[in-house]
Amino acid sequence: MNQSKEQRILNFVLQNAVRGDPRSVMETIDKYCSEKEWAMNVGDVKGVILDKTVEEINPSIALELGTYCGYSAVRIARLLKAGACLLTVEFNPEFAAIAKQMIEFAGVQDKVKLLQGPSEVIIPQLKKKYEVDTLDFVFLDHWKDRYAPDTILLQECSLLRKGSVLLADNIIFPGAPEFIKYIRNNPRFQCSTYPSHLEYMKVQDAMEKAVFLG
Ligand SMILES: O=C(NCCCCc1cc2ccncc2s1)c1cc(-c2ccc(F)cc2)cc(O)c1O
Ligand SMILES: [Mg+2]
Repeated sequence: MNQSKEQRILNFVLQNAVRGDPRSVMETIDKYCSEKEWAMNVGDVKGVILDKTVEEINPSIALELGTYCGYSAVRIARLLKAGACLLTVEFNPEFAAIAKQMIEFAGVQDKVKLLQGPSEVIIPQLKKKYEVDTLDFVFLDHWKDRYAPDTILLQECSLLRKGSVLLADNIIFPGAPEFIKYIRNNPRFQCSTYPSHLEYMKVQDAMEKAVFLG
């Protein structure tokens, strides 16, 4: 059975990146996906916005919705302080298996907990099953029509506190119009937009940052 694109990305990393070196893993994925096969990693351009947001917050507990091959999990985890943790949620079992190997190869497995399942099932389990109190940072990069309902679900589950920061990928392309309508008109969030480009393409995209005001 021929390989998936995600398996080819992982193999390229295993053969070309430096084990235990997160930056080498990121650069190798970006090289493959810009030169050989496009893939929906947040990428090197929007990745800088993600880096700056994570460094500004310096989260103790972060949640990522949409792991894919683990590129942004590696990107976030490499910046986390000792004892901090990223919970990353992936719906697709094949992607989750690839991401697990990618995270381990990069050497950040001690900072990352990969949860396989749909966000609407996992989010209500975070407090009791995964011992989460509240989240310092949430990166939304999963189904674009789940951004708004899952932001509401996070609030219903009391997982946000005053100052929790959400960062949403792809609010221009593919777009997340319901999320933008919801979040920008909501007095409980302070929003800002970061114009950028779609990963590996000259297409306009943007990221939205939303600070929960409690
Ligand atoms: O769909 C995208 N990303 C979500 C994948 C859905 C995976 C899921 C994870 C999960 C976890 C928990 N519950 C439910 C779910 S569903 C996505 C797509 C493009 C794109 C851009 C141009 C194109 F021409 C075609 C696609 C670019 C991007 O940066 C993306 O993030
Ligand atoms: Mg994305």
